[in-house]
Amino acid sequence: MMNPELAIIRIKNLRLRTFIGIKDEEINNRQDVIINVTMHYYAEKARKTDDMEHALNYRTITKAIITLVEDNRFSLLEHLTGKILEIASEHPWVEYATVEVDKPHALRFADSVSLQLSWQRPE
Ligand SMILES: Nc1nc2c(c(=O)[nH]1)N=C([C@H](O)[C@@H](O)COP(=O)(O)OP(=O)(O)OP(=O)(O)O)CN2
Repeated sequence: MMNPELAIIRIKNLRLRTFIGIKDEEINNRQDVIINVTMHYYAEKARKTDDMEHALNYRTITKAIITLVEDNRFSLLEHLTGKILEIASEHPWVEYATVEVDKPHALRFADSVSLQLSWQRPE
């Protein structure tokens, strides 16, 4: 049974533009990416105190992701997703994190293509 104090934070469809890809067009022009992040942490103190001090601040994490994505260039989704996962799993309270990055305009005949990476804190 899942622990009732284990909170799940979901940052949903964070829409940013960055340089991602290996084609000349992708190297020379920003394109849309859609980012979904899920983080698990034990939120009992935050729930009981209603005090931001005891919460895993999703705004802080989101701002760090925005800075990473908008201020850098990436060739592969694997690298971009991995760097975002480093941010999502950095805080010591995070027990589990998963990140999925979509490139909605990457494939001519597909709605989107995405890559997902996950991390679990070692026991
Ligand atoms: N773990 C939690 N983290 C945060 C919570 C929360 O309830 N639990 N709440 C907040 C803020 O209330 C957030 O919901 C709104 O923050 P803000 O409007 O500053 O977010 P923006 O992305 O709109 O920030 P801008 O600077 O206005 O762009 C934060 N964390």
